[in-house]
Amino acid sequence: MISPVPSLPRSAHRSRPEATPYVDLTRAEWSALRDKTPLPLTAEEVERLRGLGDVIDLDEVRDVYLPLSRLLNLYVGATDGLRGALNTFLGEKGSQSGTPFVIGVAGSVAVGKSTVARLLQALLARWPEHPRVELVTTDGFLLPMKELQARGLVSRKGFPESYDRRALTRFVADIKAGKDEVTAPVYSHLIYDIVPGERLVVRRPDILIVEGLNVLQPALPGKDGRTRVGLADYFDFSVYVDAKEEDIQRWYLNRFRKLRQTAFQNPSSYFQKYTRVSEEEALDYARTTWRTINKPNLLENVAPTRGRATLILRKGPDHKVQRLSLRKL
Ligand SMILES: Nc1ncnc2c1ncn2[C@@H]1O[C@H](COP(=O)(O)OP(=O)(O)O)[C@@H](O)[C@H]1O
Ligand SMILES: CC(C)(COP(=O)(O)O)[C@@H](O)C(=O)NCCC(=O)O
Repeated sequence: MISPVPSLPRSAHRSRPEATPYVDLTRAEWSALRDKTPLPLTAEEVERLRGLGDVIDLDEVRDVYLPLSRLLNLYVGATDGLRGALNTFLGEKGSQSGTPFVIGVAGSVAVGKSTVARLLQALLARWPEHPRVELVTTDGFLLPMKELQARGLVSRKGFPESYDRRALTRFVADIKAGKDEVTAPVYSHLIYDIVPGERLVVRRPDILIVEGLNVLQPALPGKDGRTRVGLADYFDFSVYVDAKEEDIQRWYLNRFRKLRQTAFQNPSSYFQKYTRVSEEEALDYARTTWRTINKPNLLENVAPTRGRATLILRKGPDHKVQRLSLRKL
């Protein structure tokens, strides 16, 4: 006699949770991993980090960014191992040495990308395996103002089409290929434009951090419709800095308010005019810029790339990272 099929336990009938390539961690879960992090910060280093000029809470450094620097240090070691295996396989045929580890840092205007990138640069350079850490921001590849004007893109600054994306990708590809010296144009927030004749020089770093709004954008298809290699294809790791739009807008306005009392006072500043009107009028301009440029860019172009990052840092209203999602698949 055939025995009846036993009914499945109730839990097995429940639909499976949607598969996600990420493991989600609370701040407490993540910071507990710092016990596995060698190289605690010395008093001297704490002082040096303060000297970066950013308002960084040191608990934040210990709880969030120190474990991240350890994770990245592990990734760099593992990637070197893979490189060795590939070189053994290829032999004379195209083996490659001096390939830096490339980290992309993405997120909205004013979410704190530059602060995260500068912090990572300082923390990663402490490891004896990779002391030379270079940081480049993608603003150097914005089209010069004259060109933006000619193409009708002045009010699209920061949108993907406002960059020379080909030159940016070539720049990172050249560094990754181990070229001795690679140069990039330089953008100045002071003059709100590319600085004529100035170049940033990058010489064979161990790690390259590439920070910018659109670094996780997929490559544009070529004219023949074929897929091209894009910037993010050169990344070994990427971080997306995330926060609620209302918080980011507040940080943007606060930064504008602070700059109005400092950098905008410089007679060469593009924004000097906003020091001569009332704070409310100046903030009206900043609110309009947020509403018409930075917010639409965040929603249309930046946020959709979040799911391509290796790590998503989710900040609360006080800039403190509350949750993290790390790719495991
Ligand atoms: N961890 C932090 N703690 C406090 N303030 C921060 C932190 N990170 C960024 N900020 C502030 O938020 C604003 C935006 O940060 P910034 O790094 O300039 O952003 P982005 O490079 O994304 O435009 C700045 O005024 C900065 O001082
Ligand atoms: C220079 C930026 C486009 C950021 O560029 P990124 O470093 O991300 O390539 C941005 O800071 C900016 O100036 N946006 C234009 C609108 C505004 O003035 O806020």
